[in-house]
Amino acid sequence: MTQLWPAPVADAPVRATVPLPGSKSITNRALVLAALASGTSTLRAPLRSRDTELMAAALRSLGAQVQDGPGGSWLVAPAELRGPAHVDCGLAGTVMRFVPPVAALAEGRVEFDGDPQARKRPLDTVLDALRSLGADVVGSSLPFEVRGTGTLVGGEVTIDASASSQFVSGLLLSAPCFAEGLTVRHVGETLPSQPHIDMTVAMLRAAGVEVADDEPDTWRVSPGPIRALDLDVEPDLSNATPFLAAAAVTGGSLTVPGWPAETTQPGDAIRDILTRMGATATRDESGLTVSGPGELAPIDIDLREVGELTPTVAALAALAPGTSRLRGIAHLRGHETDRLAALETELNKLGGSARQTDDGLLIEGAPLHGGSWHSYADHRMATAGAILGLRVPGVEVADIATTGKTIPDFPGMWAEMLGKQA
Ligand SMILES: O=C(O)C1=C[C@@H](OP(=O)(O)O)[C@@H](O)[C@H](O)C1
Ligand SMILES: C=C(OP(=O)(O)O)C(=O)O
Repeated sequence: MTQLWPAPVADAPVRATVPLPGSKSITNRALVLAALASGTSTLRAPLRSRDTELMAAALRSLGAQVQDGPGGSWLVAPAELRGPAHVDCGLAGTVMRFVPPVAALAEGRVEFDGDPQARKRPLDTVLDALRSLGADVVGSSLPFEVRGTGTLVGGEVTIDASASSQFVSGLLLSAPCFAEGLTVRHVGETLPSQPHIDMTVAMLRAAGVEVADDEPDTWRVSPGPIRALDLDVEPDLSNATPFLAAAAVTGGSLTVPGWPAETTQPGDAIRDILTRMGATATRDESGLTVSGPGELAPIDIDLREVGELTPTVAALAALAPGTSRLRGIAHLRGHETDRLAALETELNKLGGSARQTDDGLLIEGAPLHGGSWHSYADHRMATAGAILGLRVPGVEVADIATTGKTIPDFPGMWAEMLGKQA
C-alpha cells in the first residue's frame, strides 16, 4: 500500500524564512548548454533533485563530464558525444524533450526510456522534427531510439507546440551545433509556457549564441560555438509557491530569500496571483515576503504562460470562498499526470467543488474535510495536498516522496517552516 503522509495542520499563522534550492528549468538548460559548450562550465547552486540528476546522468552517458565542484556546484566538461548509451528520462519533461536533439549529435545508438507515466507524455513532435532534420529516430514516444551519426544538418522545421513549449526549447538548445543552425516555426492553435521559451532564448544569448525571435512564433538560431557557462542558478520560483501559499492560507508571513529582481522564471507570476487573491507581496533585498489576508479572494485567471503553477493556484482557490476560474491550461492533461482530472478528483474527494472545463478548472471555495490525497506521481499534486492540509485536518498525502522530482527534501522543509519535527 502507498504510504500516506499526514499533512501537518498549521496551528498558528506561518511565520518563516524559507531558502529554496535552484531552479529546475535553469539547471537543466544550463546542463545541456554546458555539455555542448566549448569549455568547462561552472554551475553554482544548481538544483540537485531527481529531474536534474537524471539530466546529469543522461549527459554523462553521452560522454560529457558532470562532476561535483565546491559547495554543491557542478563542473561540466564537454566531450565528443557518443553512443551506445541509455537515457533514463524518469518523468522529466526536460530530459525527454531536451536530450534527443543532443543524442542526434552523438555518434551511435542512444536508447531512451522512463517511468510508466512518462510513456504517456507527448513527445512525437520533437522526434518528428528531428527526423525531418535528417536524424534517424525509431519510435514516437518512450521508449524510443536515436541512431546518431555525429552531425545534424539542421535548417528549418515547422511544428505544433501546443502540447508543450519544451518541444521548441529542446530543439533550440542544441541548434547552435547543427551545421546550418535552425529555424523553428510554431503553427499550433496555442503556445503554452512562452516565458520558458524566452528563458531558453535568453540562456542561449548569454552563452554567445545568436538567436532571432522578432517574428511571432518563430525562432532562428545561428550555428556557432556555445561559450562555457559561469552561472549562479536562481532559486526555483515555482517550487517556492507552495511555501508562499502557506503564508497566504494561514494569514501568516513568509520570506523567500534571493528572489531575483529580474528573472525569466515564470514562477515570478505568483506575486501577482497572490496579490489578486488578497495577500501582499513585497520584494526587497531580503527576498520576497508574502503576508496572508484574513480571507482569500477567488480568482479568474489565464494560466497558459505559467501552467506549472496550477496545482498551487487550485489549492489556494479551493480555500477561497467564491468561484475561481483557471483558464488556458488544456495542455496540463499531458503533464506528469492529467492535472485537470487529478485536481478535480482529489478536491471533490475532500468535499470540494471542482469541475473541469475545456481548457481549465472551475473551483468553488467550499468547506473541506480530511481524507487521502492521491499524488499521481506528480510532485506538484503532492505539494498542493500539503497546502490544503495546513487548513484542513486529516489530509493524508500519498507518495510525498514524489516531491523529490524537483525538491530534495520537501517534508523536511515543510516541517521546518512550521517549526515541527519532520
Ligand atoms: O521548459 C521548461 O523548463 C518547462 C516548461 C513548461 O512545460 P510545458 O510547456 O510542457 O507546460 C513547464 O510546465 C515545465 O514545468 C518546465
Ligand atoms: C510540468 C512540469 O514538469 P516537466 O519538466 O516534467 O514537464 C512541472 O514541473 O510542473
